[in-house]
Amino acid sequence: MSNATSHAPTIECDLCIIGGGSAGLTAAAGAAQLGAKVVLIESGEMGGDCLNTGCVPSKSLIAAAHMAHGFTAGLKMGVGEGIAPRIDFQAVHDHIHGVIGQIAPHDSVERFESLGVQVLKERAKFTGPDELVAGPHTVKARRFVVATGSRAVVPPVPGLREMEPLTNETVFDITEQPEHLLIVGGGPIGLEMAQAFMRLGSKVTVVDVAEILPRDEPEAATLARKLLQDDGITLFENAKLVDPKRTASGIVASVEVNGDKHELAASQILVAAGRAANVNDIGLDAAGVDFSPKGINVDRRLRTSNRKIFAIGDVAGGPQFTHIAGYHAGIVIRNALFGLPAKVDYAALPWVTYLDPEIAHVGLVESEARKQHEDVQTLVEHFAENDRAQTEKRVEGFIKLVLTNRGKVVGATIVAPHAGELIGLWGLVISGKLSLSAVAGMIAPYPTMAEISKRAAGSYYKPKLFSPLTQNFVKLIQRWLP
Ligand SMILES: Cc1cc2nc3c(=O)[nH]c(=O)nc-3n(C[C@H](O)[C@H](O)[C@H](O)COP(=O)(O)OP(=O)(O)OC[C@H]3O[C@@H](n4cnc5c(N)ncnc54)[C@H](O)[C@@H]3O)c2cc1C
Ligand SMILES: NC(=O)c1ccc[n+]([C@@H]2O[C@H](COP(=O)([O-])OP(=O)(O)OC[C@H]3O[C@@H](n4cnc5c(N)ncnc54)[C@H](O)[C@@H]3O)[C@@H](O)[C@H]2O)c1
Repeated sequence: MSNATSHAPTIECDLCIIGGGSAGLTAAAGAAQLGAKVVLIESGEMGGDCLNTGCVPSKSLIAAAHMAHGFTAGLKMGVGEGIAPRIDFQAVHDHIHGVIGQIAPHDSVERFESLGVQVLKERAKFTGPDELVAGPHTVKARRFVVATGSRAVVPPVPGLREMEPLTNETVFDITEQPEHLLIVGGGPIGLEMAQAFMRLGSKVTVVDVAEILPRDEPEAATLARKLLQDDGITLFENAKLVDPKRTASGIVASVEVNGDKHELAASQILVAAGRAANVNDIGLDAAGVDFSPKGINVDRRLRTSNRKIFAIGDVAGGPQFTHIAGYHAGIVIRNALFGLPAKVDYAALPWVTYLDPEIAHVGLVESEARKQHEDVQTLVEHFAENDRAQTEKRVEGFIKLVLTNRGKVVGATIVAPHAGELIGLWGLVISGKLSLSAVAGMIAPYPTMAEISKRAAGSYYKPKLFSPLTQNFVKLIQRWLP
């Protein structure tokens, strides 16, 4: 990367994208293949958080943890008595980085250049409303897209920052198993890491200032809490981390809960307490783009206060997921290349927390639905009634559907192994405005966990279908039928 001030010829293009993470890469690939002249500027690793320090390494770690857990999970079925997994943490590390290496070519400079994108490995900064500098280059574009992402926040706990805690940027680089990992934050990152490290043999303590998983249905959070604690994770909620220190023998800290003080001794500390948008030092003021620490202010077309500049992905201050980054890219392409007024619609937004069992959700949770609709109804079915769940000994989860008083589905939660794969059906029901009868009437293969969706949909019609009125009607028809 060069620090030289601008001397190279000015580059002119249709679309200039800052940031080569999930959002920027999807926008660049789409725009270039549609024939636009695209410049993509990335100062770090191509692929951004998702590939290098987010989804891919975390799910690879979780996959290793799942294998380790299989040794004890099998005992319930008479498999594995006396066998314990031996964890080679250096090999787990190598597995994680091997997966990143497998996927990396898809996000590489070479691939994007082959699609016709001009990639600048520089740090970009706006110098005006339609111009930026990137190393020695000046770039002028018809439209810009800011896709600079987010980074881990270190909360303002005195002494915490000075300890240089692990974050998502460093935790996947460790090659030795932490003996006792203290995790600050019980959101998706904190809990996914808590369960994975615990299953790989570390002792784990999680401290959260509030309750875990606040965006999910409370029933899902309650179940997750119980299962994590049953697994052996120590969970402090509505708790305050006080006076963390690094000593010769490791980390010491106190946790205050309900006026009680608990002393902790851990070997490593990981911060997973939320994200800050990357809005500083990119010249947003010079570009006339309004922003706050939460992110760049955008309208539903993802336009900023400078109509030639869009913001997408984590930096746009909304939901922070890789699939949203990709969705945003599609909206911006329609706006910036075709001049279409495409707008974001989060009515069928899914998210999954990759615990075991997974917590998958789409649309509104019940409490949100009650704010937006009158007479909300819910349908709940438990996997204890599902034959496949019984054979797998995985009966702990459930499905919960949230409906309007007219039976329109506005939200769904599934807690089960692979619930992330099961929730897609309900995303389609919400986005396609399908009726419950479409799901109730489908033929679901037996025995599958997916049958629970048909059962939940069918339960909506049960009271009417099996009512005395229908029974009398059937009796009447039977008299007349030949
Ligand atoms: C541990 C973890 C696990 C996660 N798991 C999941 C998951 O399972 N599923 C899911 O959907 N989401 C998950 N996420 C969230 C997901 O990773 C993000 O929502 C997604 O990566 C955001 O993509 P982005 O392109 O907006 O930002 P980023 O991926 O952060 O990309 C931004 C890029 O911009 C570059 N950049 C910044 N400033 C400049 C500049 N001035 N000039 C040039 N380049 C610049 C950065 O170097 C970076 O590469 C996870 C996140 C973490 C941290
Ligand atoms: N499976 C997935 O899709 C997935 C996985 C990981 C991350 N992500 C994305 O990354 C984003 C960030 O995840 P995250 O878990 O870091 O953030 P988060 O905001 O979801 O959760 C942070 C947690 O930290 C707690 N917290 C804040 N300050 C604290 C303090 N001082 N002490 C103790 N606890 C504190 C909060 O109460 C909250 O529960 C998520 O919102 C999500 O969009 C997605």
